[in-house]
Amino acid sequence: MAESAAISASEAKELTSLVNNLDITRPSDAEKDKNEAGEAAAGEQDDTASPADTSLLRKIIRKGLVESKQDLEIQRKDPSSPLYSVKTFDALRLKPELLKGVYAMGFNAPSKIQETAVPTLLAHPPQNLIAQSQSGTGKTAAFVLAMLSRVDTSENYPQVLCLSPTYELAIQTGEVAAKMAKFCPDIRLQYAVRGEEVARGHKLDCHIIIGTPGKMLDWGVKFRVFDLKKIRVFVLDEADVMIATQGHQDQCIRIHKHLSKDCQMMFFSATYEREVMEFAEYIVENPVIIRLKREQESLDNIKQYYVKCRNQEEKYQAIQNVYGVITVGQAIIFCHTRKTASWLATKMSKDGHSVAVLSGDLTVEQRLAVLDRFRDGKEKVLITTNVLSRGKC
Ligand SMILES: Nc1ncnc2c1ncn2[C@@H]1O[C@H](COP(=O)(O)OP(=O)(O)OP(=O)(O)O)[C@@H](O)[C@H]1O
Repeated sequence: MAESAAISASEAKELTSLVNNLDITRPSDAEKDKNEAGEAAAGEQDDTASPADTSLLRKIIRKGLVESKQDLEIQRKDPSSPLYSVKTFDALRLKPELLKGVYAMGFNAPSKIQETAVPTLLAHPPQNLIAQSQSGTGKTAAFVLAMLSRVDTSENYPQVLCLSPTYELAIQTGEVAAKMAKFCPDIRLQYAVRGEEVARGHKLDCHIIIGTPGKMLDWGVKFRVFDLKKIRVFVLDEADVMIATQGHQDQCIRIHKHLSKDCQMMFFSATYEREVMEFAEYIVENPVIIRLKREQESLDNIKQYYVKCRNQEEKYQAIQNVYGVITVGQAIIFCHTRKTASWLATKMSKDGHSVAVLSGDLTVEQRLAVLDRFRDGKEKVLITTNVLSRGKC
């Protein structure tokens, strides 16, 4: 590991692998089960983040694109309908201001999923799409580009609606849209999330609404501050997280019922379970389905070490040995419980390391602040429980 002041955008992908480097003890399954049972019996707190929190934290950590060597799997009902693919953003014939926004974000060429997803989303007549690929492969950028290019700024009413499972995820999407639309000042965006209020009887004059299902249902169906029948593009993002959040799926379906038949449907998910596909097929008629298989997340230039330890003290000794032998710029250390995380943080701080702890007892805002500080290099060691991962580490 090279010495570095901070984890840069291009190094973001290495974060996951760094974890493997310093995840020093990987006991056999039997030993692991025994340890876990022991810790649970001792009443320790096991951190499990909600799917929405996990998704948000992954977005924050992963500032760069996950490059994929996997082939796309494409399915469509009508094989005679044309399927487009592009290798450059120029080939999309975007409005010049929008293209300028894309390049200003540092996007030189479409990602693997964008090569097919974006031209499909921009096709005439509009084509419905279901796209599944892991976090960081460029889905958000793809649909935001499509949302922005479908807006007709000569009409002053909402034309594009994007549903996200939580406030934080909606804001993340809105921020991407605002950046990409930097040179399109006529496009107006409105959030439909907690804290945003519109007076009854008022009619929205923005072009794009990004929000959570409950608020969107209130605005579109209960208060009718915009006309769902005039929506031309409907985006359902993070469908797998949506399903996992109580009540959201029903709310999405209720909103969807009020849309016009010719509204273009865009459905995105990081995973591809049966429930997600059933939901997708209910919402999206006659879609093109694009899937990108999961990329192996370890890099060829990362070495992985395995140290067998009998107890916590030996694990600590192993960490000290790693620090003694190689120059560690920044490291993430995963612990099974909050108690171990806090114990380790105290020990390492006493040894002179600048340490931050990320665990489930922090609010989402606090966790984002911890991650931001770590990314800025203010702390060199991040000790975390499994709030960054759906599995145990
Ligand atoms: N064509 C591109 N070239 C370079 N960077 C890109 C490109 N498309 C997206 N990115 C960047 O890659 C990162 C991941 O992209 P994006 O958020 O669109 O992926 P995603 O699949 O929606 O993942 P997530 O669900 O975690 O948001 C972002 O930082 C984004 O700015």
